[in-house]
Amino acid sequence: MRRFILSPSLLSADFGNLRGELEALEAAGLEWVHWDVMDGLFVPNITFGPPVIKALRASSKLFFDVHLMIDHPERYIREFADAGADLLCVHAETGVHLERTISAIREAGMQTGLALNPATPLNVAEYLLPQLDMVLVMSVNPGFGGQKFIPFCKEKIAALSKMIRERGLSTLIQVDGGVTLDNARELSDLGADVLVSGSAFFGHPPYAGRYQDFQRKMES
Ligand SMILES: O=C(CO)[C@H](O)[C@H](O)COP(=O)(O)O
Ligand SMILES: [Co+2]
Repeated sequence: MRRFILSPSLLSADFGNLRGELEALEAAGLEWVHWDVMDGLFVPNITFGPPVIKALRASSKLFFDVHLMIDHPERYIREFADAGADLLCVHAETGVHLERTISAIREAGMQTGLALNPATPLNVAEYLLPQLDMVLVMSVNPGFGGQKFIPFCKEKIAALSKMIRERGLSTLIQVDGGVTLDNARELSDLGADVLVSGSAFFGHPPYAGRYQDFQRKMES
């Protein structure tokens, strides 16, 4: 079985009970949780920011995988580090000085991630790959949960996987958007290491059972 991490997206969780949701994920055996931070500018939606993440950090041992969908993310690196983010992922489309931003994330003590919108070519990530712990391949246009997987992203995952292997790197590939039980195994076979799932996870309690459903797909 390939290495497989499931990172449930809180975008589809109960915002009125985030502490309870984090506890339930941990009790169900999950190790990662995906925070979708949206600013109403880079994407049309608005969610939560560093104060909410900070308020919940002390009560959770989960790996906080933070997906920033905000303009000029370099302004907030220190705040997210202080809030307790373990990995900070910025969008390639939000900055012209990406190397500086990625270096600043590393210097702030967090793991580094670069997210690419579906139409953004892979070569944007090429020279940064040695500095990246993870590349996030968006498989929907960011902003909302519950959208359909965009089929051409499969080709992109396979090409990124080849690029990482050819360079002898261990950069993780995360796939985010429209991930379901039906496509999880195929995405893993194409090279995805971390699958984000919002609507296909939170809509189907109990979480331990849903996590097992994903794990079984990887074993079959
Ligand atoms: O980044 C995101 C949206 O911008 C979310 O992580 C993603 O859409 C997860 O939701 P779903 O699994 O329902 O597609
Ligand atoms: Co996301």
